[in-house]
Amino acid sequence: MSAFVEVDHIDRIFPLPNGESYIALKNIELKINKGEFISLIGHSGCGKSTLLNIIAGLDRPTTGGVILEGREVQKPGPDRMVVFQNYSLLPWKTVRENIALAVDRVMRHLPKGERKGIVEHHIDIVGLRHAAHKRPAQLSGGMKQRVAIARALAIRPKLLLLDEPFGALDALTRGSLQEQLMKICQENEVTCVMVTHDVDEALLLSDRIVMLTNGPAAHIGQILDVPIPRPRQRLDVVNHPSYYALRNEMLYFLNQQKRAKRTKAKQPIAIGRNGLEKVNLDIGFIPLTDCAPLVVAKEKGIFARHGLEEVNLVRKPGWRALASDMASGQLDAAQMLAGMPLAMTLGMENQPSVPIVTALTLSRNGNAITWSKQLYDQGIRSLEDFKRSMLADSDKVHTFGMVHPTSMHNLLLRYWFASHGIDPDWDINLTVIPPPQMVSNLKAGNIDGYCVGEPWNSRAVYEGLGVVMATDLDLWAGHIEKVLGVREAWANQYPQTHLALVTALLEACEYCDDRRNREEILQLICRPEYVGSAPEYTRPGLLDPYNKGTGEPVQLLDYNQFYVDRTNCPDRTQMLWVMAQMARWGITPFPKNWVEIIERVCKIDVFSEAARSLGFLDTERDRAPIQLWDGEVFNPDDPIGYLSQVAIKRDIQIQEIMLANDDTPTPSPSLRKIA
Ligand SMILES: Nc1ncnc2c1ncn2[C@@H]1O[C@H](COP(=O)(O)OP(=O)(O)OP(=O)(O)O)[C@@H](O)[C@H]1O
Repeated sequence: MSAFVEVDHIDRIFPLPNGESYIALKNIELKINKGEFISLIGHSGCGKSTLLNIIAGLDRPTTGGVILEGREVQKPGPDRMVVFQNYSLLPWKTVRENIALAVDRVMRHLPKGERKGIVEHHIDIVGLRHAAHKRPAQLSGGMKQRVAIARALAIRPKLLLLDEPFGALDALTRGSLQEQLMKICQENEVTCVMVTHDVDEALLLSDRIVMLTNGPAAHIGQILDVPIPRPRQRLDVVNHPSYYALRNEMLYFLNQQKRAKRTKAKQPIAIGRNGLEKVNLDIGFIPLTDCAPLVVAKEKGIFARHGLEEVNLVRKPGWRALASDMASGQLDAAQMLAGMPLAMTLGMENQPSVPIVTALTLSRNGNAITWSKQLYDQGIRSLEDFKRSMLADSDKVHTFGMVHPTSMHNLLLRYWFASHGIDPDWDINLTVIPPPQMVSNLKAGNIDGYCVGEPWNSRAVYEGLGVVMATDLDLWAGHIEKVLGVREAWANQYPQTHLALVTALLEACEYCDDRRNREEILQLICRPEYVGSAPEYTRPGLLDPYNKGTGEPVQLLDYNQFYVDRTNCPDRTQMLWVMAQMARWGITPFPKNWVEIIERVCKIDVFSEAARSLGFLDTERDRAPIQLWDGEVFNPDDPIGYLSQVAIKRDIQIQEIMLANDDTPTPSPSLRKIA
């Protein structure tokens, strides 16, 4: 069933007098059902009224659109009525005349008597019969707002839009009008969207509460369902078992946003060559096929074209070494594993917290799970086979390699085993091995298999040492894989350099996904200073059909994905999934203030600016529940609910995590807890 109202990926960018622009709203998507009451809540200036005005047709989005019953909203219309805080009544007309004016204008096709009946009916609905002959100056604030509501309802809009309708009223009048509005909406099945600052008002009236993050680039941070049955009485609402939990959740969200606001203070910045603060950068990478965008940006002169004249690509032997150089400031930036910016920010494995930000997803997919040829030859060709043999010989310990606790390899491998009832900590042994050493460890018999990026699966197949049991396309096509990471303090110190870096790499990502360039890219990454691999086993997946070693090679066009299908915008929903999985396995605590942490780590505004400067699409992927091949649903509005119900897991720490505002490493949350 299609939604009654669909807010479809809206951005609103305001041009500023100084020639710059202000991104007020970024990628707002929301579906509203018929008869639903939605509240929009968020701090002052976050963009609530802007969004309401766009739905009303009073303002136009810069990109995206609003669809009401299958038709795009392009201008104001009588099917959408707005009630403002300041009533907007004509001062020289009476209550009756103010309402009649709207009815006569919109319903002029109806006979006069019928129109009069509608006016009188709505005067009664809002209880103003005794004041029908009075002018606005003779009315109280509450009475004026009732006229505005009656006038809006009288023309029978499909959608009632309310912008802080009771903001100017005293508490008593406010309470009584809220109840009247609730009754009217219910009896007339009106669909409503209301902007409010009042958490109790939102809880009393709404079916869902949409909480917006602070601007710039405000977006939907979380949506709360209000499961309180209707018809509602104020007292029933307050006494409902979910009331205080929901109220706390809203206050908590607003407090997180208040803190986020404080961390956005600007620092004085010295501009150097090419309009950038810094032009010489050391960027860390790991020898993997998906380091291609960095190699391309360097070798094709893209970094230099964006003013970054001296970029040194520093090949690191493994992810631990790369993380350590990022923490110490030896590297300016790095290709990072998807979970690394979050884990370093939260402080993993009792390490101090080092806030890292990411403004670019460099790649999606590109991993596989490889099994040793011995296991395969023993007839173990699926996880079910593996489980059976494990149960039959409980003394045998199986060891599998992965590249780092924060990697998708670790998280997907764990998820894969756990989905078949195999505990990845108790039933098998998982060990960290740098990607280029996987094949030699498999050959030496130290491990039974591994999950890694390319070309290290294809090499095992090529050398007859292993077979691919599953690629990540079999598990979760389109997952985030590598991201660009820089220290938050670095991004604050060198904002123009950061932007240039993101822009250059985004351009390189697009180059990498043009398949005409893939042969050239293959030659580049195979060079000894980069991946240092043989083209024969680096080709599959990147250029040639992919060979699992178990049958005919297959063409996997989206295996190494660098640009297409909205690859590059930091993906907050998937980041949240990663954060939940890391907490599930005890790698990091789960922050109660997850919206704040994700917001701080994912720099959507920098990405947007980079994408727009290249004329590229700058939209984030949809904020929707995540479902892997096993069908289990991860709801981004309730990660804690997910963690409480998931079966195989470690002790999960859920705690509020306060990050420092400067670059001083702070003790990891677990250390702070002990102290
Ligand atoms: N025409 C405009 N030109 C430039 N900036 C604008 C314009 N209109 C709104 N803004 C900016 O967009 C942001 C969102 O404004 P909006 O009025 O939607 O916020 P709000 O959440 O409704 O605030 P409040 O709760 O205080 O009413 C603000 O930072 C505002 O300054």
